[in-house]
Amino acid sequence: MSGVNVAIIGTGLVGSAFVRQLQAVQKKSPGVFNVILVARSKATYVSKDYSPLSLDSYSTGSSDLLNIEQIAAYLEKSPKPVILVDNTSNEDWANSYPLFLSKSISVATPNKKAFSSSLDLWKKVFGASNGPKGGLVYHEATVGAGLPVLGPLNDLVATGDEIVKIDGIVSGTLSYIFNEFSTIEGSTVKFSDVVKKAKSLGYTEPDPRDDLNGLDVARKVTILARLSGLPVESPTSFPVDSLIPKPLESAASADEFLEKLPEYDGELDKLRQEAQAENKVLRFVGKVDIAAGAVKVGIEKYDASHPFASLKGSDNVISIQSERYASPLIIQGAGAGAEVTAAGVLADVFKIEQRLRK
Ligand SMILES: NC(=O)C1=CN([C@@H]2O[C@H](COP(=O)(O)OP(=O)(O)OC[C@H]3O[C@@H](n4cnc5c(N)ncnc54)[C@H](OP(=O)(O)O)[C@@H]3O)[C@@H](O)[C@H]2O)C=CC1
Ligand SMILES: N[C@@H](CC=O)C(=O)O
Ligand code: NA
Repeated sequence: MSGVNVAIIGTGLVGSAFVRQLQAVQKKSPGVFNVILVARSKATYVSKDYSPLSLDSYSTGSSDLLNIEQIAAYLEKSPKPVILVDNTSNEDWANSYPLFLSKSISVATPNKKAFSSSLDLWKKVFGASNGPKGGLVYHEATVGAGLPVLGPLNDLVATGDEIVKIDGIVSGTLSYIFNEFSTIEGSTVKFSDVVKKAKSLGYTEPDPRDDLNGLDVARKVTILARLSGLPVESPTSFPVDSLIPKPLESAASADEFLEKLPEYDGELDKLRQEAQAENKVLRFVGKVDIAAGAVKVGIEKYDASHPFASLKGSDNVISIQSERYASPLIIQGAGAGAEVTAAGVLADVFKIEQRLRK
């Protein structure tokens, strides 16, 4: 039997880019990737007889609202192997991966929750995948979006290399903010103005506090640490610097937060001046030191000559230092955005299909 069946959960920014890219692939290679289910938060479009849905017109057909268990039961009966593509950031979906994997359903996802929440969930996900009827699980886009970070890291570990350290700028939003705020040339722009500009350019979450609290970086660093062999308990089990001034944590809305943020510009300006006096710049980084068992997320100073100092736009950069390689492996490029993230997920779908091919 050729081809696989695909179930797409979430058609938001990343999900709709994924659908467009998959349509282009379907035109080139018909019959390989057959979409049998598309779900949004309030509607599920299902092919009752498992024949492929058209990605041009699936949303004009009838829809029900199936829950996760109903979707699992439907996919389990598929006559072809199934890949579940979770393009949400939903916790319930993340918690359900062990259920799908234990039914031979494979998972490809940019959703960080299953891999960066409790260590117990991580163990359940990979335990189910390695179990007797285990599906495959790929999540390259959870760190650095489509940039190849987790694939190479997994290859190093699988071939017996020891990871020594990983340092990275892994938030597109915070990369942009610090690349503008702290430059080798000596930028004098106010922190609050850069945050507002990042928001107006669509680089931040709707509420910028969701970027500035450091949790997204902490989740990505948790994934990097665990894959390197450090069993980090959760993304809140190590020090994470928040860029939200304490009194503004309780601001009622994003607008109120942005209005009051200028009152706190002084603190970061002082840090920037200290860095400038040493000919350094500030960057918001995640750090994993495997030997020391230490993980942290926060502001660091870098020399003008360091690769992190000359980063541009909202690029990510990840430096992996291992025993085998004398100098660190540096991976750099666009680490956020719907198109590159969707491409990372689609590449994982390709890998799963190749491994499932009989
Ligand atoms: N944007 C980026 O640069 C990157 C994003 N990611 C990750 O990609 C994922 C998607 O992000 P993005 O596309 O921006 O998010 P969006 O908020 O734009 O889209 C989320 C989608 O998920 C759907 N959804 C939410 N809950 C459920 C549910 N319970 N059942 C079914 N569908 C549901 C929403 O449905 P509805 O349409 O009905 O609202 C929506 O279609 C996130 O996990 C994000 O962290 C990872 C790397 C980079
Ligand atoms: N908000 C994130 C997007 C992907 O995870 C980022 O800024 O990198
Ligand atoms: Na990646």
